Amino acid sequence: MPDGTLISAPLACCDTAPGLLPLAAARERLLRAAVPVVGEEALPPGMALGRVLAAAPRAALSLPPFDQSAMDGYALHAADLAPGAAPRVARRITAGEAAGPAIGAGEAVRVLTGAALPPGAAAVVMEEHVALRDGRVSARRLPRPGANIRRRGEDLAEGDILLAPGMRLDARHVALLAAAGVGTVAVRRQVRVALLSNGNELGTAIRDSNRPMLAALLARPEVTLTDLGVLPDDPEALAAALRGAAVGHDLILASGGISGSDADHLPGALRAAGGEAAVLKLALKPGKPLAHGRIGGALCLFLPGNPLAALVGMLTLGRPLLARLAGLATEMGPAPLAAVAAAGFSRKPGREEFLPARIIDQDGFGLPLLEPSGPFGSARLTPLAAADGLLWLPAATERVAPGDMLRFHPFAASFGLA
Ligand SMILES: Nc1nc2c(c(=O)[nH]1)N[C@H]1C(S)=C(S)[C@@H](COP(=O)(O)OP(=O)(O)OC[C@H]3O[C@@H](n4cnc5c(N)ncnc54)[C@H](O)[C@@H]3O)O[C@H]1N2
Ligand code: MOO
Repeated sequence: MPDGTLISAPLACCDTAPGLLPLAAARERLLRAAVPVVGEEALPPGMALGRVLAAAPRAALSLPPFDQSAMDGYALHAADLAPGAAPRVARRITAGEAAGPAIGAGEAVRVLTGAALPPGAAAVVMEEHVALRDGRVSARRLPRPGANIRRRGEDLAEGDILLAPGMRLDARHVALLAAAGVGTVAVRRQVRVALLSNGNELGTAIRDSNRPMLAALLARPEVTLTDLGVLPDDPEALAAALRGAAVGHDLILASGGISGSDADHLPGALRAAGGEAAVLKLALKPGKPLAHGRIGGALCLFLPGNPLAALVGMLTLGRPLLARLAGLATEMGPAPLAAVAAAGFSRKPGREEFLPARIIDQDGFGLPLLEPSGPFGSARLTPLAAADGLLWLPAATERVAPGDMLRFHPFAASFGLA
């Protein structure tokens, strides 16, 4: 039996069909029930790629760690930064060597990029700008004091906070941590997700496509996945599986078996297993039915069975929920792009919509020109595979005219797909 009673908040927007919950309200509701997982691991930066920082790492070294040359050239004393000076080349320092004694007036030191500068080095003149005669250097172009010197600590000082908790580590952060001499970083433990598909039909001529799709979306560094396989439309088997998954998981993710027919048992099984379940009807196309709840320490998100609806539910609700559980500072993905409708079409208003669309060209401003990538149908996968992203339409839209501005979520940028 569907349980709409938990939709208690009045619907804020007149654009939405009566009785349906706007997507933003559903997201808020899911996030309200979620807190970041507790527990951390200490990992070397190179092993922590994609993980979420649990604490702010501090620099173990200043950067640069000592005054160093930014160029291949000659370090000069302040007294030799004058026309006519021709200091004698006293020695040579390469990157990694000790700086040695101070430079005196009348002395130049041959330095390579990254070399430690001896005390008394007032500037480095690039090798292209000098003439070398009898072991003496004369600058054709005199450097200004401080030229071509990277000062100790100019980028950051030892003890500085490098990155904020809640950030996901990418290649840039790994470089910064490595340079700053950070041995290990504290990252949140992975979110433990159990994944299942529900439906007696799955595995016959109807293949389970949602589970591989969702598993692919969950193949991320901050997630560890348990695949529970396909479960039949059997309330007892479902309840037993949910009870088992309640231990050792933070999220149980499922698709199918929620919309309320006499063959849809998942929310009922969750209650029978001792959990709580709410069945929602969203003002979202595709993806009207959705169920959520909890059992033990695990939150539950049950997506609709139709493949496109499962994908849209995962991208718009599952991803923000996972971001919250993983401890990311923000649940929002990258901002969508502005795009332009290449063709017009009509639609039934009342539900906001995500429509697979492809970029067919660019307009005069370089904005993508979009068209739906095939006939719409929440069970159709071919328009989805041919799309570059999802075009979004507000609930109130009845007609899209050629040239209309649209909001577009490219798969790669907005959802990390592809
Ligand atoms: N009388 C009504 N019928 C339906 C409604 C409704 O409001 N009233 N809503 C429709 C919408 S919209 C959707 S979406 C589906 C959602 O239903 P369920 O989540 O209960 O999903 P099922 O009935 O189990 O399956 C629907 C459809 O999807 C196929 N499916 C299911 N799981 C998978 C999978 N893992 N891989 C591939 N395909 C899957 C399944 O075979 C069905 O064809 O309900 C509509 N009906
Ligand atoms: O809205 Mo149903 O979720 O597939 O089309």
